[in-house]
Formats: sequence, structure tokens, C-alpha cells
Amino acid sequence: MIRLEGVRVAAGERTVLHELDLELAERRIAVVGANGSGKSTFVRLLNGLVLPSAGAVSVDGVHVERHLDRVRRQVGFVFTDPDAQLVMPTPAEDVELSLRRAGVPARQRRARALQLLAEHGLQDHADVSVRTLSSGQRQLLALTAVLATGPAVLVCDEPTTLLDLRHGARVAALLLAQPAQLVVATHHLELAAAAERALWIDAGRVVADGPAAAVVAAYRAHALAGTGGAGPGGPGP
Ligand SMILES: Nc1ncnc2c1ncn2[C@@H]1O[C@H](COP(=O)(O)OP(=O)(O)OP(=O)(O)O)[C@@H](O)[C@H]1O
Repeated sequence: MIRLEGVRVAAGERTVLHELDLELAERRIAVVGANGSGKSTFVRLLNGLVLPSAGAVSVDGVHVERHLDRVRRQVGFVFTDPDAQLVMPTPAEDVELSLRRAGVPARQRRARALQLLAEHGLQDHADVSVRTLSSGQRQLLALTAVLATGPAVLVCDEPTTLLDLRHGARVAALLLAQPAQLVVATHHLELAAAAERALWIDAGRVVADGPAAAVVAAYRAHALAGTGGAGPGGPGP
């Protein structure tokens, strides 16, 4: 259970997220909204990459700001830009590093890393330089490395942005199927609609919150109508 109590985020004079009181208990939660609406800021709150200016975020009762290390062991975060995350020279080494963090014994790491890479279609790239991978392959690798840590909660910020249609569909299916609680900020509306719950953020406020299919349909209609600004016709917050 993720809880946000009286959370507000400001950047200087500007309020990026207005007061939020939310309990996130569903297994798969999507966050949708226009560019610059506050989605990244919202998901970054969940593992302390962004700290609230007021209020508190907790994950399974653990205060994020007070227990950052503990929360980050529970909450895996996949960045839009995989280069923000990949630190080792080769894919196999990157996944092995995650397995080390997860406490997997050294003698088991290589075989397990190769198995995980194969599960995500990267078996032919295990020992190449990460720099030679395509951006989509790097994004898949970043996701594989985070999943290797066995997080209880998986938070993703635009995990399909760099992917072609086939890989985008593959990653969407992978995210929806894995056992961790998923919170995903995305413009991939098929992925968002397949979640249990969706939050629509507009200008730093949650303007709709409810069953994902209905919220995403309302957001899509609103975005296509090009009316701009808040004002959903769908479920209220
Ligand atoms: N540290 C900061 N300082 C100043 N402005 C910020 C800061 N963080 C976020 N913002 C502003 O807050 C707004 C929301 O940003 P955010 O990255 O959360 O949007 P987003 O919905 O994820 O957008 P996109 O879909 O384009 O990724 C933007 O206008 C952004 O410029």
C-alpha cells in the first residue's frame, strides 16, 4: 500500500503538484496526462527521487523520506532514459549487479543473469558493450535489471517511449504480468487502460481517478478534442 498524505511539491514559487491525499493499493496503476502535467514528479515521489515540499509518502507504512535506503530496496524505478540507470559495461554485468544487490550468491549470478536476459529477448547481447545496444534494447535491459532486484513495487516513468510497436507491446505485457505492484506513468494508452486504476493528472492536480478503462477513455477523448486545461468528463477524483 502506497499512501500520500497532504503531499504537495513546489519548485521555487511554482506548485508542480497540488495537495494529494491518495491510497494506492491496486496491483497495477497507470498515471496519464499531457506533457508537463506532473506525472514524472508524481512517480518520482514514490521512491524519494522527488521529496514532498509538504506532507508525506509511505510505502507499506515506511516513511519514504525518513527511510530512503529501505524504501529503495522495495521500490524499483525504471527511468525514461535507460542511460540514467545502466552503469556497467555489459548487459550481463549490469544484471549481475542487480542480483548482487538482491543478495544472490556470486556463483549463481552469471547463470541467473543470462536466464533473465534470455527471458527479455536479450540473450544475444549479454556480453557486448551496453553502448552498442539500440535505445530500445537499452530500455529493455534497464527494465530487466530492475526486475532482477525483485522489487515489491515497480515504478516506471514512460517505459515504452523508446520502443518500436512490437517491443512496446512486449514491455507492456511484461509489466502487466509481473507480480510486483506496478505504478506506471505512460502515454501508451493501451498499457494504461489495461491497469486496474488510472490517475489522470492535469496541471499538477489529479482530475480523474478510477477504473483505468474509463479514466483513459475520458483522457483520450479530452486530448483528441484538443480543448486544453482540466475538466474530465469521466470519474472524479
Ligand atoms: N525541479 C523543478 N524545477 C522547476 N520546474 C519543475 C521541476 N520539476 C518539475 N517541474 C515542472 O513541473 C511540471 C511537471 O513536470 P513533470 O516532469 O512532472 O511532467 P510530466 O507530466 O512527466 O511531463 P512529460 O509527459 O513531458 O514527461 C513541468 O512544467 C516542469 O517543468
